[in-house]
Amino acid sequence: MIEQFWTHCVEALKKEIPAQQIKLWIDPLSIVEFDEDQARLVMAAPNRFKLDWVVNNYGGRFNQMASDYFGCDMAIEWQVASKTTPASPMRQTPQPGKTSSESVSPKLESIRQEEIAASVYERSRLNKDLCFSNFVSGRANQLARAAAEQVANNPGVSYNPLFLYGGVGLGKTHLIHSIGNKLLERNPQASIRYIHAEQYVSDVVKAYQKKAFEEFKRSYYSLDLLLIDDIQFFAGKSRTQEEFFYAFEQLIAAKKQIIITSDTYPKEIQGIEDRLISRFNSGLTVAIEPPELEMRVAILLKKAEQQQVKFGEDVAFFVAKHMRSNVRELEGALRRIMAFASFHNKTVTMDLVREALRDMISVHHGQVSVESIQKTVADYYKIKVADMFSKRRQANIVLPRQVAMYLAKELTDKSYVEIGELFGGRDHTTVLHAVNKISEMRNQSAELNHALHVLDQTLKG
Ligand SMILES: Nc1ncnc2c1ncn2[C@@H]1O[C@H](COP(=O)(O)OP(=O)(O)OP(=O)(O)O)[C@@H](O)[C@H]1O
Repeated sequence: MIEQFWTHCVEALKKEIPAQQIKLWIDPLSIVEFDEDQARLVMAAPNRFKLDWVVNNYGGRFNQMASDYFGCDMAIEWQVASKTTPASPMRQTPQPGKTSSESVSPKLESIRQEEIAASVYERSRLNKDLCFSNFVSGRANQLARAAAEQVANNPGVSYNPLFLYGGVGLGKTHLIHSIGNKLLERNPQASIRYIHAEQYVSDVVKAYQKKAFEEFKRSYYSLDLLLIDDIQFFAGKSRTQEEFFYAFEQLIAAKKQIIITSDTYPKEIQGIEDRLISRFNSGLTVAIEPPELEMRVAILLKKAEQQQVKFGEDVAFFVAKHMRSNVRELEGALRRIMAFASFHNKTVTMDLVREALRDMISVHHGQVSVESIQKTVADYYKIKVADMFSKRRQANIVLPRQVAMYLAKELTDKSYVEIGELFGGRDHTTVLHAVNKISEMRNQSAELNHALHVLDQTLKG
């Protein structure tokens, strides 16, 4: 009966919603419990996001379909649970005369398996929503992604450790969760842990206070994959670094995979022991750069599609042109546009976007940020953005860095001291020297003058 009811619902909804939405929202649903006597039905969606969406948009419709079908008012309860087959409920209320083990034991087994899988997930601290399938690739991250996929397929074999670095909000955390999720999908028994470096520091402190280092060590030494995010937070924490050093040695020797992220490349991280830095460098080190325009557009379109928002390419280009620094900023702009559209009950048009992002755009327009100067100049000279903060002194890096400092002084109202800070904590005299040097060179070199002109135009949009 419940199978027919489910088929009836899907058929009815197919007449009301496009096939793509059926696939996205309705197919993943399942009926986990059906109690005809109590007129009660328990339905499940695979995650909280889908559950909220379905309940908000189709909760009433399901109530109506159930009441019509069963000829009485049915109470539908919703919960988050992974899908079995929609047509066969995981739990059916036992009929009188049957023992519960007779009617449900294979189902119970499957529930138990799912509970085990859920607890493995919980222990791994992975976020299921951060996976390769929703990670947009482009020139800025394609090497990092390729390395990440390689490691997810052959952990402990190819690049160990894998060290990913790049500025804020560029997708490092997303990528390493994707590796963990992929590995867990291929091997549900794998012992995986994602940890932010700050949390690791605080776990070391706790282990120290409770004199529980043995347990702490055991919990790390037994991992198959350790994902440690934002390692720059280890700076100056010598006890943490010592513990991590032992864990690192142990895991690498046992061919277990380690993946590390940081805001800069190993040699540039301040306050970390040399023996750790050299180990960070012993596998593969890859940068994630800020996304270029086309990639920012692709990211916006993908995120809009995920949220079921109609978003034209012209609008996406407009937003991407104004939000240059990182993906988190793009997501913020998209959230704002969606909130604005839903609040005013309007569709997303160019005018609406201009209105929604008015403050953000005027800030970006009126005054270019130092971050976007660094990115634009690095792109122009084809060097890494990280070199804007590095101490490297090769001529092909020094000139672009000085150009960026010069433009920062020209196009923002930041002081020499502030600009020095934003270029990897340099002294204000270094900035002053760069500004003077570039203004002099500009008068003599037509090529440099042209470059500055192009950069100026690009930055002012
Ligand atoms: N290429 C991408 N495709 C889709 N989403 C992305 C991409 N890059 C980043 N994001 C999204 O942007 C947001 C910020 O990314 P993430 O947290 O991974 O950045 P991060 O580099 O770890 O930054 P931080 O150094 O601040 O921790 C996340 O919501 C992430 O899902």
